Amino acid sequence: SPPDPFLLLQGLRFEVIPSRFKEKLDKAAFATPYGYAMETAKQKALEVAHRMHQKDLRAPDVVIGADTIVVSAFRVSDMEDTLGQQAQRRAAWPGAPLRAAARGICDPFPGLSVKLPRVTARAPLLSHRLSGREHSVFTGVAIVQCSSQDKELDTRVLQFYEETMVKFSELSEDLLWEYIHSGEPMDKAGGYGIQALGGMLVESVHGDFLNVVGFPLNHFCKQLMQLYPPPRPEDLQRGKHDSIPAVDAFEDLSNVDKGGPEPARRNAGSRPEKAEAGVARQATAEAEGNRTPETLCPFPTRLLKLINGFKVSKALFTACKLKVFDLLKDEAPQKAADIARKVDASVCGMERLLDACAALGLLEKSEQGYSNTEAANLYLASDGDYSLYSFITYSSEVTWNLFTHLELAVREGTNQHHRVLGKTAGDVFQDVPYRSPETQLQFMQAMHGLAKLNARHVATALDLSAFSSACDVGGCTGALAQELAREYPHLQVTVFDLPDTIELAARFQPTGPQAAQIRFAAGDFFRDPLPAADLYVLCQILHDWPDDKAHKILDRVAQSCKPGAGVLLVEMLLDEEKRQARGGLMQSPNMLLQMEGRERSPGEYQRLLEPHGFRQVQVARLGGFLDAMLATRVGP
Ligand SMILES: C[S@@+](CC[C@H](N)C(=O)[O-])C[C@H]1O[C@@H](n2cnc3c(N)ncnc32)[C@H](O)[C@@H]1O
Repeated sequence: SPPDPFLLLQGLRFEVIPSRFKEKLDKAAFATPYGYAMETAKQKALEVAHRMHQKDLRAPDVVIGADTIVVSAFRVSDMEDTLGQQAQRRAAWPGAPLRAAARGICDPFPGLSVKLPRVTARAPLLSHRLSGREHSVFTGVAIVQCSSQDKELDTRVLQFYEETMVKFSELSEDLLWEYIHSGEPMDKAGGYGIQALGGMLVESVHGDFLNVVGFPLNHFCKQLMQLYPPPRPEDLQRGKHDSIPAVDAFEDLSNVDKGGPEPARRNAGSRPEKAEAGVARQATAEAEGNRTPETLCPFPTRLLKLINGFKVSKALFTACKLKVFDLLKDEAPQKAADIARKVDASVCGMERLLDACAALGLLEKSEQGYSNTEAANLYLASDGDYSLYSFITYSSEVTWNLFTHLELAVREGTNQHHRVLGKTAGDVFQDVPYRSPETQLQFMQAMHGLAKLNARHVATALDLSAFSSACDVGGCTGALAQELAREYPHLQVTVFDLPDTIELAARFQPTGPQAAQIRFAAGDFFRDPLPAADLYVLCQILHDWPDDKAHKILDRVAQSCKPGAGVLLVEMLLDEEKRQARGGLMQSPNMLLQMEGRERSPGEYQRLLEPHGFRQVQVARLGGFLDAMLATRVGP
């Protein structure tokens, strides 16, 4: 089982140093509130790191910065307002898109984050806005790892954020005034303190409670464990650490040290994975004939879900292929018989498929029939800006087939493209079957859908405003280039890819004002010089290749770079120990089956980058499909 975060915490000694960084970043410059919070957290931490380094002439080990921001939120399904009102919201958080993908546009509570007089002045507005509604609490965290070379401070930054949704009860004006007069809202992000009196205003919390208090401890521990594998319990110093504040909630944990009950037992029922570890132990006991009435094993819900996972994927793929979600998009509910007739399917078969989709939360089922959920309208119908339809088709037709050969891939240690697409020449991207316009277009459409979902997060995760030109190496349809151009209007972006990809990319050309900032260039990144730029973007490129070929690509990039130039890696980052069940670990067998490469951790990418002179690495965990790492070319 994964290491207990609290064991890690027991080995952690820290000092609290208030940052002198002035929190005056322009909110309008950030597309998302968490982008703002992560940047503020990073600047706070860097200020402390540099000050400590100057003062002590030695780098601190790690500096942690955090910044919490509260924004109101509404779900897309709540959006009954006009475009005009959306535009007003956009003005409140200028970087926000007019219609965001999963949750609506953010609307910061102006004035709520700092001083009481402003809160007081806005009390009626506050009650109107909070009462009975949900808002989001975002904490951006930056972990700055420091080292010193030739008296120069070198830093590597890892950023992430946590979001918690909080819903307030219907609040009366009287209650609200009483709360304000208690003085508690003063200096609190959001104007309330959930851990004290403010807790009485809160009806529900969805997500990490400690994030609302001000620090997402659980997420932090997970990130920290990726950087530093936790000490073994037997190596830990027993006894109290002065630097760890005495917090009642932690007292229980001392049981671990004092030989109390094992974590799995202690948490039985609350942590399913540990309960199932219990299942395994009990199964062994059964096999040994030790079974007693008390050892009846809990139902292995999670295991059964895993066993049936492929049925879930295939039900979704089939409903997409039959265009069920297209048929129901923005329509009134329809009966199974009508849907079956329209897509030329049997009624009894369609009924089962629709019920399965409703059970999976993809459709709503009512007396009137079946209708799309908001997510189905957005992502599963084949049109629409954020449609995943092509990715689903590719997954169903290519990836699905490849996964039927997983056993062979594991035995042979090679990809299985030849078994699905026919003879291959070693480089998947140069192979004739892949290069057939149909397969290639299908692949590009799948990449385009995914890239569009990720691109905005990538473009805003790290500050790229210092760069004036970028080259998206293996940039495919230019989806990320479009978002970079939109986010940085002075940036000129070249999309560089193989000639026939560039030819097909014409079908995805941007039409908006960004079009003038983007150009396409054909070439081979193993052979040809790369277009000149001061930022090189490698989005899902290095993961396609083994280390020797990744070095060849980075060598090409380095040859084109002057000192100060940047390389932005966008990949699904694994944790250093390869233990966390993020999508990345599922992507690992996928890469084995499909490509020559593999997913890597930030440390592994850093080791690839360093020999090419790329240092000062910043890591941004984006919480979605992909993460980002920015490194700077140093030296000649
Ligand atoms: C996994 S896709 C990533 C596409 C895009 N960066 C994204 O994230 O959506 C890999 C891309 O690298 C391109 N590629 C592969 N080999 C290449 C080569 N030798 N030279 C240039 N581009 C290449 C492919 O055509 C494809 O567009």
